[in-house]
Amino acid sequence: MIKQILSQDDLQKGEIYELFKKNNVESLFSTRDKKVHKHLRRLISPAFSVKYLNSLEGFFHDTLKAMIHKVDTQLQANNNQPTAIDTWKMWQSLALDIIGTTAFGQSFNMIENESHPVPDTISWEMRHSSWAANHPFLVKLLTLGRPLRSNPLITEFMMNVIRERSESGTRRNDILQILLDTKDASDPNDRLSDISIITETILFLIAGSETTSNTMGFAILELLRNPSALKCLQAEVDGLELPDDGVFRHDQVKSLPYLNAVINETLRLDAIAASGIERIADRDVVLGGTIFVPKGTMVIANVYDAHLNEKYWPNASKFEPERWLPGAPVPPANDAFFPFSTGSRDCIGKAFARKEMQLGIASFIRRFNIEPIAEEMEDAKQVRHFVTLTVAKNKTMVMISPRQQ
Ligand code: HEM
Repeated sequence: MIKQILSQDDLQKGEIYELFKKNNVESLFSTRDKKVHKHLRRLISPAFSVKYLNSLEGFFHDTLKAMIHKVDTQLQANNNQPTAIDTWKMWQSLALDIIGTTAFGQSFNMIENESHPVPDTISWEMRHSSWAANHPFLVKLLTLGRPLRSNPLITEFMMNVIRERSESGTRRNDILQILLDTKDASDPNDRLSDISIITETILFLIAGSETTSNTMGFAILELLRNPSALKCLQAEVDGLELPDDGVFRHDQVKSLPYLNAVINETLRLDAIAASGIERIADRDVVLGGTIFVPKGTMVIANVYDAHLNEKYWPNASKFEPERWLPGAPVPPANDAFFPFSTGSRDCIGKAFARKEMQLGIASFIRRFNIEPIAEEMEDAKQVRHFVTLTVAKNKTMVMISPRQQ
């Protein structure tokens, strides 16, 4: 039925997406208009093609190197003894810096400084959106129905990046460049305005940072809860030659069976869209051949139920990466697996996210030992849905020590 809602019938996005509408312009993520969406998706897709992503790999490496260096420095300051480090925050900083350098034209240096006005402000706005989702009438009252605008600080930051790039005449191979290149399109309808470009990049940060960092955070938690899985993953990455700079190349890790099994199993058990994907019946439909849904009815695609349903996933609540390995007794139920949604509105950044997770998890696990801290593991059982699925305390301290090179 989820496939029918999201793909075959391709129902319209629900009203909740209005909360992500900024600056009164339509964006790829927030638009509910199918025609507008199709047009934007065509313009923006080239930035997320596998080929273009390969050309961005240097940005992923530089950021990952900075993260590994930061952890190394913290360990050295403690004579390389096991050291408690907040891995939740570590992945957040990594993901923000990768989005910064690929989509905003420059790194936010979150890994180094732990703070930057742009992601800090957007994070504040996301909290506001989450609160607003639960208090729609109050929001209408407070804003008097006016459109939500992004903070002038973000607009100014981005305007400066755009201005500097066009004044210097330089091209930078990144996602922002693809958006800027639309300005030279022969068809005036294909030219994105500055405010559209700014709005898209903000939405990339919202859609692409916590989703990816939380998944990596949950993967570490699952590995700590399942030491035999951690051993299998370590054995797999230990079989690879680690480049001198301490970060794997994507070609080395992209097809590792156990690494991908760990990522898929985390995406299944700790699905970021666990609260469901909201749609509205834009016409009368019959779901599953029996349920009549009149036009205008809100419909939620329940990803959580599909991912934890025993009908499709034996031992559904158990973390078992082995179910994803070739030759598993019961093959994975790909028809009941929707971490990135499906259909016309599926995640445009899924290859980007997989690349980041493959490089990040493999390089980190190769380089460092991880051990659980009992109290933190207990705390991590409390999860909540705040735009994305997250651990309630928004932190996870893990004991980290160096592994042999
Ligand atoms: C593990 C990481 C990620 C997960 C689990 C994830 C999940 C999803 C899901 C479930 C949707 C559909 C949302 C809906 O219909 O309400 C979506 C859409 C989207 N995602 Fe992701 N995402 C991830 C990473 C990323 C990244 C890295 C980016 C960009 C850099 C990104 C950008 C987007 C955009 C722009 C959309 C809207 C696409 C459209 O409507 O055409 N996501 N994502």
